[in-house]
Amino acid sequence: MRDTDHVAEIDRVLRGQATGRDSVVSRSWRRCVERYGLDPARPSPAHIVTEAELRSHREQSERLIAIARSGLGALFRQVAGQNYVLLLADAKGVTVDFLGDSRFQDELRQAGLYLGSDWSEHRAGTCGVGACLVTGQAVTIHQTDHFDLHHTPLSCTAAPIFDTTGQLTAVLDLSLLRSPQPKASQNLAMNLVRTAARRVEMANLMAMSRRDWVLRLSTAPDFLEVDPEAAIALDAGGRVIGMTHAAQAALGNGTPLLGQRLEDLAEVTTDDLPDLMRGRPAEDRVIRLRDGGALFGHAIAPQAARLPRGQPLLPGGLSSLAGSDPAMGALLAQAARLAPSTLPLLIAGETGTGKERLARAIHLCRPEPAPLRVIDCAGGEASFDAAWNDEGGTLLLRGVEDLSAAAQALLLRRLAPCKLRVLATTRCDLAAAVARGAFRADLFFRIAGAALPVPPLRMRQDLDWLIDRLLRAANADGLRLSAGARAELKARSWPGNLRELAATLQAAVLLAEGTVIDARDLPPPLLAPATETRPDDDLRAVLEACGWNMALAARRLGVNRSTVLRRMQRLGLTVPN
Ligand SMILES: Nc1ncnc2c1ncn2[C@@H]1O[C@H](COP(=O)(O)OP(=O)(O)OP(=O)(O)O)[C@@H](O)[C@H]1O
Repeated sequence: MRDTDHVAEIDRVLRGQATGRDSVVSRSWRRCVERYGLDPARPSPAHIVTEAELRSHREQSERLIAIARSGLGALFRQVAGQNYVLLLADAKGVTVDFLGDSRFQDELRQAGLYLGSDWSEHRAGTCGVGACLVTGQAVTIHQTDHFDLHHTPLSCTAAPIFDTTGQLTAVLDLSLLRSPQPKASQNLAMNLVRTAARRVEMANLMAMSRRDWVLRLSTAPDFLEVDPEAAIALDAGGRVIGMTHAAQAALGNGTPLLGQRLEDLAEVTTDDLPDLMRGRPAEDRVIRLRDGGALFGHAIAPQAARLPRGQPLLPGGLSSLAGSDPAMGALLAQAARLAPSTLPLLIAGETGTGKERLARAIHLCRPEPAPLRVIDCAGGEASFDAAWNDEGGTLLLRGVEDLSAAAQALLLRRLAPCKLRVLATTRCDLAAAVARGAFRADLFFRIAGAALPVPPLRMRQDLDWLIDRLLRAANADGLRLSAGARAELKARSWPGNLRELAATLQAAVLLAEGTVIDARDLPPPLLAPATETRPDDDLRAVLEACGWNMALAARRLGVNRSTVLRRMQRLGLTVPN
């Protein structure tokens, strides 16, 4: 196309004639003339800012440049040998980072494909960076799409980069000095810059959110962990405090995402995030959205780099193992301090108290992802693969008290030169088993660097919290518990602990006919409560320990509330004022 033809076409477009140009181009041409007063008949060369100005632009974008660098490098390698130039422009359109073939340095500098060139639309006319900044969308401005005749040899494909609050903060541009005629030749470049911009946003969100939960999202499970499509950062109350641009489209439903609560966007709360961590297969981590859609989720826990000694911030999955129960709070704070070490830990507690959950949460506190090997000792044997030793990671021994004498000896030999961090769970008093000679003392000391005793459910004061949490997990249809059903659940002694509570709620959800779970929908306790489990003289001590809360005391004693009341009357005990 001759120069006069180009100017004439712009003139025709401005007079409203269709010339076959993309609307994004014709709208930009109109802005150039009507808003910025540019004249297509008076081309001007690329504008390069002064050294001092460039320094100031680069200083302001320093963090972004550092974060974008590896993404830019990866993208540049993908297009190596094809003469592409890669530009990172700031929100004002000034090129603050650049990757190009140094053999063409002079030519690139002249064309403005260089550090310090100003590609804002009001300065350079229609161009990739400028149009992208104005529209907030990825664009290809190909050859004569450019407004200024100086730039018409170029082909520029640009994608926006948004910061974690949704502000357009930079543009990634892939340009060619010379390109094939069809604009479609740049479709691959378009995909590449879009992907690179998304990855830079993701890296930026991760860097900004080290102390927060991040929920990464994808429409398919396959690349969820390595290359998710979108992500949000959440504060402790479950509010969105940061996002990638794609998250706004995936979750926003037309309203701004920042400040919204996770549970208003999807059928999950922050309590459920540990279940969406790396430990479970990606295809099981489905998040149902309030708008009826579904996404696959990968939750990344806040990093536990520095735990303050006073008020511990529980890292990762540990934070979701208990509500406000003082004993669990102290246990989890201890677990948080021990988790980053390689000390072997013995987690003890009755069946179903959540020992394995705790072990898995401790494993997930590792600074780097590593394999978790689980040996179920229930059969008396420990099938230990020697290759695990080289790979490192965590070895979880479930129910270690069940190991036969031969298996204990074998395990001890295997663990001797072992790189694995050992976590063991036990349902019995393992120290007493050592004293009886039922468990080897040398193995005991190998696996019990520190002990973490998990309290039984009847001793916990966060039963309401657990009921709500387990009900949510069991309950896709949002059934509610009646006050009577809740009181009945709180009166039970739960010998099967969390496992029994979870199963009871699952059954109740299935048995309930309406939208409310009543006491009659609850299956009866699987084990009948013991009647006279403790001598009466324990009663005062138990009541005092429970702050004279009769329901709690009944649970701790494994009896009904009415039994406690009867015994109190018999002993003449009254609730102190
Ligand atoms: N904090 C929790 N929130 C929700 N569910 C939990 C929690 N802790 C445990 N559970 C559920 O309770 C059940 C028992 O948990 P887990 O297997 O960790 O217990 P355990 O003490 O290791 O049991 P056992 O000694 O009998 O093997 C599991 O179904 C688990 O999903």
